[in-house]
Amino acid sequence: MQVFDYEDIQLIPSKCIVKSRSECDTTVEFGNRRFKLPVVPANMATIIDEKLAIWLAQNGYFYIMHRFDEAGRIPFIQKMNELGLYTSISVGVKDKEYEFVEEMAKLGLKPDYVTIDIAHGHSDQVIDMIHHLKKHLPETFVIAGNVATPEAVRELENAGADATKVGVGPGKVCITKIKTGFGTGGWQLAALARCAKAARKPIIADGGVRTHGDIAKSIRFGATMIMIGYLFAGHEESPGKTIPVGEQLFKEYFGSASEYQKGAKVNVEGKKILIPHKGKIQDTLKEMEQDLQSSISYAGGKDLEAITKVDYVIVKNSIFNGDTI
Ligand SMILES: NC(=O)C1=CN([C@@H]2O[C@H](COP(=O)(O)OP(=O)(O)OC[C@H]3O[C@@H](n4cnc5c(N)ncnc54)[C@H](OP(=O)(O)O)[C@@H]3O)[C@@H](O)[C@H]2O)C=CC1
Ligand SMILES: Nc1nc2c(ncn2[C@@H]2O[C@H](COP(=O)(O)O)[C@@H](O)[C@H]2O)c(=O)[nH]1
Repeated sequence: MQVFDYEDIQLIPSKCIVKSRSECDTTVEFGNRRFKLPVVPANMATIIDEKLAIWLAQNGYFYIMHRFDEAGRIPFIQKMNELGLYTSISVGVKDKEYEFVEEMAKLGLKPDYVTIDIAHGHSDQVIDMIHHLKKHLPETFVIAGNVATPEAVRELENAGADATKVGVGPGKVCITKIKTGFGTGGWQLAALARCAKAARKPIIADGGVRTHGDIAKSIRFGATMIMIGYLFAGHEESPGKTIPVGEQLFKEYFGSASEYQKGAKVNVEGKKILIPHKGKIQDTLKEMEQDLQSSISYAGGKDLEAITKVDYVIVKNSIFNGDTI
């Protein structure tokens, strides 16, 4: 099998057909909505909270609320409904999550998007939850993950998932690849390409994006949407705690399977890092949009579709994708 990761690939430019990058359209349709960018901040406690979710929804971006404030999820949906905004939440697969889905249905709450968020998503536990969601909330767009193989994508799609999320172990605060020896760490982009060949529905590429150029590369290899933690961590609006170190301000970014999220040292597969304070998230989103417009122009087109067809070369291979342990 030919393997490669983000830093091993360069996309090859095609003749430009626009006079200005501002002509290039970065919007994407996902579910029955159109969003400004094909990116979504990771559904993690140090990346997204209610305030940021409201801002993202109000400003035309996709968001997925994390699942770690269990009791806060129903009030969150109610608040978004009151504000006339779309709703996008996460669930796990444990028994009480089945009751939670039934409770939403009983209350007449119909989230627009529900993401099943577990580490090893190729499992009957996820398939059962897809069935449960489709039975009780038939209009909801169900995203299921995370998976690493074409077989898993097919199986979750066949179970009723409307999109699958690909990426096991490539994340910045992930230690799955080190602790278990498994995953797509070091070859996330190639894993995405394999999965995309098998997929009949949209794929979210999840984890391992380190630069804005990696967004274009994800689209080239089959992603409709790209989930990103690292590049969105450390902003003024990021929920991670602010920590002063000497003169400089940092913000916490920790894994959902870290002891900091779990409150216990059990099955730990995530770590915590400190990220230098980055300023406002809207500035990063603007820069991402401009960089992606530029990617589209290099692809020789006017929209994201153009990127899906460009040629590429493999320039080298590096298992850690620039990360240290
Ligand atoms: N994308 C990625 O690479 C990874 C992401 N994460 C994130 O960490 C969070 C916690 O994930 P997770 O532990 O799955 O969630 P949960 O703690 O909610 O576990 C979900 C269920 O799956 C079981 N489970 C977890 N891992 C495995 C496994 N390797 N094999 C078999 N069963 C398993 C758990 O049981 P039990 O705990 O008893 O085994 C539990 O029943 C999520 O937000 C997830 O996205 C974590 C690791 C990798
Ligand atoms: N193995 C682990 N993966 C995790 C954990 N918490 C989150 N994640 C995954 O990482 C991505 C974000 O990756 P990034 O490279 O953009 O920072 C996130 O969406 C999850 O899929 C964890 O504790 N362990």
